[in-house]
Amino acid sequence: MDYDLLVLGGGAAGLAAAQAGVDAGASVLLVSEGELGGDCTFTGCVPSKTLIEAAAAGASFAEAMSRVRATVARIAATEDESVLRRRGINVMRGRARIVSRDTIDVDGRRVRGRRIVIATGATPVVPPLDGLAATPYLTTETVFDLTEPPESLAILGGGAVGCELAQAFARIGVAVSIVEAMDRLLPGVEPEASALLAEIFDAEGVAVHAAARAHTVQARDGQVVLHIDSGKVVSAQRLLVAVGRSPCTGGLGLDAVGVKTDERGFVVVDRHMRTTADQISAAGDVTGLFPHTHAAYGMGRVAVRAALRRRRPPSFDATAIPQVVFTAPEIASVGVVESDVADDRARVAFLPLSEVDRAITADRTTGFVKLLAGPRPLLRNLGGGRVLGATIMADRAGELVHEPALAMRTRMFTGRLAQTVHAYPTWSLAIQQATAQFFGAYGGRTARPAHPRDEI
Ligand SMILES: Cc1cc2nc3c(=O)[nH]c(=O)nc-3n(C[C@H](O)[C@H](O)[C@H](O)COP(=O)(O)OP(=O)(O)OC[C@H]3O[C@@H](n4cnc5c(N)ncnc54)[C@H](O)[C@@H]3O)c2cc1C
Ligand SMILES: NC(=O)c1ccc[n+]([C@@H]2O[C@H](COP(=O)([O-])OP(=O)(O)OC[C@H]3O[C@@H](n4cnc5c(N)ncnc54)[C@H](O)[C@@H]3O)[C@@H](O)[C@H]2O)c1
Repeated sequence: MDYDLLVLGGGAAGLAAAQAGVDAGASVLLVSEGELGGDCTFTGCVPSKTLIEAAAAGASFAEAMSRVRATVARIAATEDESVLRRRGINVMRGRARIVSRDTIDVDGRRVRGRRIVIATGATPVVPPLDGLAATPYLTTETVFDLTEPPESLAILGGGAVGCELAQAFARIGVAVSIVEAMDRLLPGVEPEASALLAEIFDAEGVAVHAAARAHTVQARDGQVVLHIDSGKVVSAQRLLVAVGRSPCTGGLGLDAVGVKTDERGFVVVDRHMRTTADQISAAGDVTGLFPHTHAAYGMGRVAVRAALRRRRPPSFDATAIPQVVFTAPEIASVGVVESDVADDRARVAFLPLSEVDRAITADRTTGFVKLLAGPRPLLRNLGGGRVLGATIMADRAGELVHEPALAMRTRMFTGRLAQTVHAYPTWSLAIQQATAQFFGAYGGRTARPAHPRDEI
């Protein structure tokens, strides 16, 4: 054998897997076709968050894009080939194909390894729109390469990419419209957050077309024209397609070695990140499990530790992993949303930021804290039980969400959060104020029964 571990893909999942292998004393080869750092560093989190911060600070398009390039380069330098080699990770650049359960082919070179981790990520979905193949369009793989700001930008898809980039581009002076097939922006988050975000977008001049499924697109007179089911037409100088991601499994040779994929093409794994083929695991976006960088890191580590350890292998559990949409205000969530609560004894505490002193002092009162808690039979359900989920919409929601995430991770009762004295006047005090609602009226508000799925 050439190596103990072969890792295919140098994004967040692959980097974490390779490091976990070295930490466990294994000899590791990381094979990557794209740049080390993957989507997050080059076309995802890093450029998008830099653009968002620059736009919020009032930068021009040119300044914002120059900051994007500098930041990507700075972060890429922390995980380049020389850094990885110093950490004991061998790196081979090229496109990998799995030949058998212990052999891969990298552009004609054969390499053998005892275990393989597939971490090849995902790319933007190309939707089946009539005329799209003949129309120039941007995706997240090209939008950060723009050298001139478009006068106007139509964004297909009002998910995380669509909403974050819509606001950032609008703030640097681009006329933005979003076309979203579902009846609201960010269909996966609590509806209260979608509704507030739509109001904010309206005030900031972003045109939102919800319940609008585009079926045809045309390039006409220097404009891209989207035709929507309702008969409506949306046109703009440029089009950004942001309707989700599909897994990178083409040409990997999965069928031949017995690695199953699901109906959308994502690699099927068990909770130890093992695929249906012995000795082959998978991690990150290619599994479709929780398409975020921090989860990709977690999956990469679990995949390797479980593969190398026979007794009590670790599992990947996404229950208490938070996610954040970096709009202003941010929308952060962990656990379930109200419509997915299964227990009809669950209750909901809701606190608008207009009742949170720090938000009032900052004059940033658009937003809320929503906490879902299970029952607490020992207190005859008069107190709150364990935290089932939380959604926070606030300037710093991405920081606030970790308190409920920790509560979920440690199976803490809401009473602990309510009893923990929070400093005045912090944004986090909103968490304590909201949990107090599970124990009686607080500030005139009391937790109400949740509406489980069937009742909505
Ligand atoms: C615009 C945008 C913003 C985002 N913002 C956030 C955010 O704020 N926070 C967050 O948590 N997540 C964010 N995400 C999601 C995050 O970027 C991804 O979840 C994460 O990067 C996935 O990592 P990965 O390792 O699974 O895949 P990738 O990073 O895609 O890495 C896969 C690597 O495998 C390589 N590869 C593919 N096929 C082969 C092959 N056959 N042989 C060898 N190599 C191969 C690819 O070239 C690539 O380098 C964002 C995504 C986008 C698009
Ligand atoms: N802050 C973050 O963590 C962050 C930021 C950006 C992206 N991401 C990740 O990147 C991935 C891609 O994001 P995304 O926004 O492209 O996908 P998404 O799945 O989040 O949203 C896609 C949206 O497009 C809509 N849509 C699909 N087909 C359509 C059509 N034909 N017409 C109109 N609307 C249509 C969907 O209803 C959905 O709301 C996601 O997995 C996301 O988690 C994460």
